[in-house]
This record gives sequence, C-alpha cells and structure tokens, in this order.
Amino acid sequence: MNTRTNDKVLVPQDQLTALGIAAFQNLGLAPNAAADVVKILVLADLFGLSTHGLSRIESYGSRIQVGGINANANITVDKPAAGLRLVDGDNGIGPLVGMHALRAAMEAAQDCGIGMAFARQSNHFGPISPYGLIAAEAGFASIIGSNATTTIAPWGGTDARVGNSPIAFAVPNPAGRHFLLDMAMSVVARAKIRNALKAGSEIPDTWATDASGRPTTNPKEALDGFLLPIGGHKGYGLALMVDLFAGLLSNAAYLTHVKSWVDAPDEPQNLGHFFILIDTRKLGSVQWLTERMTDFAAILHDSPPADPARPVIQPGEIELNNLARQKSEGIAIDADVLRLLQQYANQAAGVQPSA
Ligand SMILES: NC(=O)c1ccc[n+]([C@@H]2O[C@H](COP(=O)([O-])OP(=O)(O)OC[C@H]3O[C@@H](n4cnc5c(N)ncnc54)[C@H](O)[C@@H]3O)[C@@H](O)[C@H]2O)c1
Ligand SMILES: O=C(O)C[C@H](O)C(=O)O
Repeated sequence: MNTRTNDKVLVPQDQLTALGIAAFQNLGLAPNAAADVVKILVLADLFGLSTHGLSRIESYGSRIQVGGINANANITVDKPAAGLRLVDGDNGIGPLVGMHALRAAMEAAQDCGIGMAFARQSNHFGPISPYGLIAAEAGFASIIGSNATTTIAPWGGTDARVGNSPIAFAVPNPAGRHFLLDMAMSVVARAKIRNALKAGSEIPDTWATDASGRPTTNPKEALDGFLLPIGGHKGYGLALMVDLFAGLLSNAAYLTHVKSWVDAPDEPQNLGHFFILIDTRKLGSVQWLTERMTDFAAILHDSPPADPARPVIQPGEIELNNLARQKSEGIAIDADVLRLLQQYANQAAGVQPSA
C-alpha cells in the first residue's frame, strides 16, 4: 500500500477486495454474500463514487451490530410470470439483495428478451451504476431504481416526505464505452453535504434548504432541512415515479413508510428496488450495437466545447475513466475507511460469522 496524501491511500483492487470480504465476513456475512456486497462497493470506489463505496461499511456495519440489518438473510426469488421476478430480501444488506435482484432480472431477460425484478425488504443498496456496468458487460441495457430515506419536501411543502430515490439508465457499447447515467433526484446526494460538513466547507445555496424551507449554504442546516429536487416540480415528479416503481409496486415501504437508516439504524428500512433489463442480443448483432453506440458518442464528442479545457462527454465517462485509471494505479481510499475495514477484518466484531 502506498500513501498518496494525508488522508487518501492507494490500495490495489485485489487487496481492497480481499480486505472488504474479510471485514464483511466478520460482520456475519457468508463468504459469497460478502463477495457480492464488496463487488458493488469496490466498483463504486473504482468509479470514484467514494461516498457510496466501501465507506458505507460504517453505516452497514453498525446497523448489523444493532440488529437493523440481517447479516444472515434468506433471500428468496418468486417467479409469478415468465419475465417477472419478485425478490424478498429478508432485511438483508442492500447490495446483496441488489445482486440477487440483478441476477434474477438478467435470467428473466435471457428467457424473454426483457426481464424485470422487484425487490422488497431491502436496505440502502449503494450506488446504481455498478449494477448497470455488470449488466452492460453481459450485454443488457438496464433501467434500475431504488427508493430511499425521505430527505426532500414535496414540491411546495416543508417537511421531508419524498426519498432522494436514485435511477440509472445503462446501454452497453460492446467496445467498452458504455452509456451509464446514474443520478439521484436531488441536485446533489446527501452524502456530498455530509462531506462538506466534515470538511468544514459551505455548500451552494441551490443544493438544499434549512428546516423552514429557506435555501442555505450551511451544511449542518441543510442536513437538518431538505434536499432540493433537480428541475423543481419535474424532479419532484420523477422522484415519486421512482418510488412508485421501487417502493409501492415492489410491495416495499414507500414515502414516509421507509425507515431512515440515520434516525432508526436498528430498524429494517424495508426499501425497494426495481431492475428492468433488456437483452440487446435479441435486438441485433454485437457489431450493430457497437457501431451505433460508437456513433452516438461521437456525435456528442464532436460538439465544440464552450471551454476548450472541458470537452463534451457522455454520462458514465468520468466513472469509466476513473475505473480504468484506478484499476492500474490502485484505488484511492480514505485512510479512515481503510482503518475501519482493517479493524473489522482483524477482529470478530461481536457478531457470530456464519458458516
Ligand atoms: N442508494 C441510494 O439511496 C442513493 C441515493 C442517492 C444517490 N445515490 C448514488 O449516489 C451517486 C451520486 O449521485 P449524483 O446524482 O450525485 O451523481 P452525479 O451528479 O455526480 O452524476 C450524475 C450523472 O451525470 C453524469 N455526469 C457528470 N458530469 C457530467 C458531464 N459533465 N457531462 C455528462 N454527464 C455527466 C455522471 O456520469 C452520472 O451518470 C449515484 O451513484 C447514485 O446512485 C444512491
Ligand atoms: O445516504 C443516503 O442517505 C442516501 C443516499 O445514498 C445519498 O447519499 O443521498
């Protein structure tokens, strides 16, 4: 391991993965389950989405320890129709439930061309683009969403009744430059405001309001208040649609029925997710898709940039560039996060590891 700055450490992907798996196993997860969770969180870190990567061991680990997440979840998959799967997460750790739902939707899409999985009884499942990448690498286009703890006021309201529910769209380019749009419904994810508070910096007044609904630059006031939705009433409407699919239709909790992992860490969240997958090989050949996706990106890249130092990119490029760089030079991980992973990996954490 190679220290780069005072608070970031570069760790090779395989070492970080092994450390993460050991840590989650000591929190009581079976080896395969720990490997699924770490696959999503390490991909998040490779993408540069460190707010949603292995740093989440802090909240996931403490929630397992206080009984809020079931480390030994018995996740089940029902098949009510050829292209449909219903996943019950048994209050398992979110990325594990997410991986089960992703695999179930991929299997359904292989059979039917299009497959959909709804997951219920889940918890915070990390960022979405890692699931989109796994699907894209297997040839599937995807639309994936999750509901979330309520942090947004209904448009015109003054209390938190709407989740900052993320949605992601991914279309594979078999040559490797997949389109990956992964976005929360707020102007920024709440984790970025938590980071500003930690760093002692102000936030733009377009990110959030204080508890009385007034825009604020103070991250503490923002965390006590509400996130602002993207595009005003339109982002509000989109957030509700994601919750209708991820929460209401999946038979999970929705809106204020979702438990907050911050305020009630010892209670199951009963979050829901949805995964819609399309097998692109049923639409045309690999060459057909590669040519069209490459042309699609080229049309965008050819736009003369307003600032020559900032060429036009398509969604997902920042993350895929980070992934390529960090795969070769190592993953930049917060020293605090690394320490916590090492603590969990080196000592039994008070929860009996499963067989
Ligand atoms: N599980 C949850 O409850 C939850 C809730 C909220 C957010 N999240 C996760 O948080 C992460 C961050 O979300 P966010 O909304 O802050 O993301 P963001 O604003 O950083 O990026 C959103 C999208 O815009 C693209 N993008 C960024 N700059 C671009 C540019 N100049 N040109 C073209 N495209 C560009 C990115 O590739 C990405 O696909 C996501 O991974 C999301 O899934 C998870
Ligand atoms: O962490 C959360 O509370 C939800 C989401 O991941 C976010 O960052 O807003």
